Amino acid sequence: MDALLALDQGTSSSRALVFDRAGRLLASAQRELTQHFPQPGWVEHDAAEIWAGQVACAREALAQARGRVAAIGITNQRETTVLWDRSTGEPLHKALVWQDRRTADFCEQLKQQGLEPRVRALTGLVLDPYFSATKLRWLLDHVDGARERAERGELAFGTVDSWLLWKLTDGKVHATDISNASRTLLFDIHAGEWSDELLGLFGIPRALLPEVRPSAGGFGQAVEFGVPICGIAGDQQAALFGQAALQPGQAKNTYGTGCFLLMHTGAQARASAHGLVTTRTADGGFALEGSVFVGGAVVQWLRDGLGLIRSSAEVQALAGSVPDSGGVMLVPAFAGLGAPHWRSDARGAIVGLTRGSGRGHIARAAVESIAFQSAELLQAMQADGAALTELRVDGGASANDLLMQFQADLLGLPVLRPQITETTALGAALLAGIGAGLFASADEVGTIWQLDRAFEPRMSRDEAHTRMAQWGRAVRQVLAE
Ligand SMILES: Nc1ncnc2c1ncn2[C@@H]1O[C@H](COP(=O)(O)OP(=O)(O)O)[C@@H](O)[C@H]1O
Ligand SMILES: O=P(O)(O)OC[C@H](O)CO
Repeated sequence: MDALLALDQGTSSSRALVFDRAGRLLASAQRELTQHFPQPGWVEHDAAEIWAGQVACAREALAQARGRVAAIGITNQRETTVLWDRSTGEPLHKALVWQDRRTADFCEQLKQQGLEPRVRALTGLVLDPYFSATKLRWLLDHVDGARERAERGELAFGTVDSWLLWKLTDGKVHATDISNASRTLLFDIHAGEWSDELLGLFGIPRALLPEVRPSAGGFGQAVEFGVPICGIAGDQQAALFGQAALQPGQAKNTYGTGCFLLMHTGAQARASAHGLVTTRTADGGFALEGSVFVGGAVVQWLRDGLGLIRSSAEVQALAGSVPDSGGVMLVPAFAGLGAPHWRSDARGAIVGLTRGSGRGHIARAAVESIAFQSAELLQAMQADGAALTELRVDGGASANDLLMQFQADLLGLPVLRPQITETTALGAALLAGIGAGLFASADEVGTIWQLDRAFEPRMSRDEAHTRMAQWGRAVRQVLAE
């Protein structure tokens, strides 16, 4: 059987999924990943735990599938920065997660020096701690001896895809793909190569860097499984691919830990004048992207921080226990605000509380905050001239019907949820299928996409504008702090 194994290493968990070539799910396994918060605004993962959890999932899913797997595709939380020793394969420090804000001051200094326009022109990104370059610099500056060892070629840098690839190939392959490279702030997205100018600007020795390859193609052999790795993409670009959003103007939003709205812009890079970034897609094209740092994670906070619910799925019933949020607005700027505001200093707030506000209102405000933030991204895309007619959705929180309906209401657009909401993993599996030569071209992906449910807008546009204006006021309060 020509099955495909996707390794989906996300922020909250690691997953392994086996699909057949028609995109049907045959087996899956999952492990939660420990989140480390050593200081306010700092977020770390243990790279050894990432590897151990991911390989355990792969073994479990392969045992369930009991079939022959033709190829492996890797997809991953992007930007998260791992530094390891090439001879021992040991990480030198915990991985600095994309949500980590410790390099905010350094980014600010670079902005003060007027460097942002040049960085933006080369990378399509903004100077924000979100991206890898300043995290890698922090590691080189704070781990004893790291910079000297890096210059001697003893260390390797990678985003999580490179780290997993290195481990899977027993240290034989140090590579990444173009979609992950384009999230580092070190990659010239137009030339399609690492930029010496940016390496100089951030003080990063070239000897640390992985080789950049196309997203579908050969990445070496996974030694333990005896299977070739034939696809790699950052999780949001993999989701865009798995949603078969391959034509200019097609867009998807993924509701995971964060929310990531990407619109394909074809073979042309388009720059945003409204706070979005430009990034490379898995099919070698370009996309406009808006990234929200806290999406589904606000529901995790209701669960773990407030103890309002016992599982994420329970939020729908609690939020649905009230007709609306009763004027309560929750701005989950727990890790600053990403697009379109880019304010790493912002912190969260709940506003509009009255004596009548209860658990239901707070839960509803939390769920609505996910849709409000996503709607701001879509507004930014529209302001940049995009004419969207529908939005494809996926990710853990897209299971929430109340959220999806509210999203359609705010946007005034149909929200289309596919039958497979594990679109990220599906995208990685399909890329591996293309890389392994099982599919002739990316066009075959379009035939696999199947609709589960379309959420049509029900709210009047007046009401939607009023709600967006209320949200805008709450955000301004947070930004004014
Ligand atoms: N029914 C739900 N309603 C809202 N949020 C949910 C629901 N189910 C899961 N989530 C949230 O979705 C996120 C998990 O989605 P997932 O796609 O697995 O994330 P990731 O890829 O970032 O690890 C968690 O933050 C969780 O709180
Ligand atoms: O792990 P996710 O699904 O929240 O995705 C993380 C993003 O890739 C960060 O840019």
